[in-house]
Amino acid sequence: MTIPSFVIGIAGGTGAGKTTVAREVADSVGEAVTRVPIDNYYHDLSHLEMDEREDVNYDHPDAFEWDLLMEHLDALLIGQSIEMPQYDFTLHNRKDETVHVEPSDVIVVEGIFALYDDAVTDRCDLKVYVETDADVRILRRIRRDVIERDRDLEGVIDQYLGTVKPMHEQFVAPTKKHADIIIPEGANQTAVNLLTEKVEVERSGVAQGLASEWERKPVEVADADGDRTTVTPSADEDGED
Ligand SMILES: Nc1ncnc2c1ncn2[C@@H]1O[C@H](COP(=O)(O)OP(=O)(O)O)[C@@H](O)[C@H]1O
Ligand SMILES: O=c1ccn([C@@H]2O[C@H](COP(=O)(O)O)[C@@H](O)[C@H]2O)c(=O)[nH]1
Repeated sequence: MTIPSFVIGIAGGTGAGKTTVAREVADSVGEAVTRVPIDNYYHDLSHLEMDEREDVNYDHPDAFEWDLLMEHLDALLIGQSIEMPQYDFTLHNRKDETVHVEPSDVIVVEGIFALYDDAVTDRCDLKVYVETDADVRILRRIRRDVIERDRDLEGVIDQYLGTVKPMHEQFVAPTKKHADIIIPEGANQTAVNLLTEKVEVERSGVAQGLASEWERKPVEVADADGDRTTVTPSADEDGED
């Protein structure tokens, strides 16, 4: 890969279709795309019992380990691989295993809070908000949570009314104003095709070391002692794809 990478942030409410859009673009473009689902950066809650974990507000920004997400994003941006945590939605907890992720030309950061934190949006070259009506999103979520995440209908409804909806209105929906483009309905094929074309163009620019449409942003990195320094990515640092 060549640095800097082209970074896309994909935000939107639960069930909007963020993961589907990110996955379809990544599948079309291939290995050049690395997906960074922010869900993988929910705090490790191993110290809590299952019934305590069921009561956590997973739709508040404090539910995430932002420092680790930024550390990993910055590592990818300077061409280093990471050990990405994995999340188990049925257990409301991080899995024991991690996945080794190599840096790549295009990085897609995806999640309800992808456009929430300035540190993340500052690193995004393209900011996308997937907007789908709330009634469609809750219907999609009921189907997904009951079938794939081992939840019962009453629990999904209680969680939606108790935390998901109010947090969406307070924290997620306002991030739409940070978006460069808004995609309606989720995996809408025209939008996915356009996004894929954009990624292909930027990807070939990155591969040729032509960071023409976006600036080379300085990235803060920590050394072995934890001291932080600022590095500005250069296309010359890594001569090979
Ligand atoms: N445009 C669309 N039309 C119909 N169903 C869609 C569309 N986009 C996504 N979905 C479906 O909606 C559900 C939620 O999508 P997902 O990508 O998991 O949402 P999110 O990541 O935003 O929570 C999935 O079952 C997915 O297949
Ligand atoms: O342990 C958990 C962690 C998260 N959630 C819910 O997940 C969604 C975010 O994921 P999407 O793929 O964007 O839907 C969020 O609304 C949390 O409520 C959970 O239920 N349990």
